[in-house]
Amino acid sequence: MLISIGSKNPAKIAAVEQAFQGYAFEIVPVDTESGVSEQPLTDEETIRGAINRAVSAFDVSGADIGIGLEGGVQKTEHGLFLCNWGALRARGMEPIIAGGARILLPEEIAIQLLAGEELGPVMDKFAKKQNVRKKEGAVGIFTNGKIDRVEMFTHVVKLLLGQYEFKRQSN
Ligand SMILES: O=P(O)(O)OP(=O)(O)OP(=O)(O)OC[C@H]1O[C@@H](n2cnc3c(O)ncnc32)[C@H](O)[C@@H]1O
Ligand SMILES: [Mg+2]
Repeated sequence: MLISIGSKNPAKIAAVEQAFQGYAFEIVPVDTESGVSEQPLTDEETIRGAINRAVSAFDVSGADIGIGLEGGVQKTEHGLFLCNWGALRARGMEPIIAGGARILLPEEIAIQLLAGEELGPVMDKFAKKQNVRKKEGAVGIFTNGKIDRVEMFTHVVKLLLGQYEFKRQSN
């Protein structure tokens, strides 16, 4: 099975590799436009980014499945939450969508994002690390390493793959 992912981010690629364990598959990471802002600021925008990536990856690669994974934030009355969304595009079905873990971002992070900063660089500065977004992610930093970005997105890809299998069985 050929699986394309609309990103070259190693954390996202690793999540697809983990979720598809048990399948005979090959992964094709492709650079795709998310079609949304670099820093999505709502669930809706983040979902749109995931769908656009899945569809573009599917279209440009001729793969059996296209996967899109997108991180963003969502304002709530409790504060600004990190949100994560995924989409799966396969022949003959509408894109499948699934949401990932959410955690409240510290106020000092939220203020910078709402001022137009991107979470990637903000996290590197906060954690005094390089490329947090390609490793443990904000979720890893703010959960003291209990869950990192790979594990979080692996859960999302499993939700997508499970829905895909269910739909295939139902047809
Ligand atoms: O290469 P791509 O696939 O674009 O991966 P990315 O790390 O840029 O991640 P997203 O585009 O999905 O996320 C949108 C923005 O939010 C940032 N972001 C999202 N989740 C993050 C996390 O857990 N840690 C650090 N930055 C994160 C990311 O750096 C982007 O600036
Ligand atoms: Mg990005």
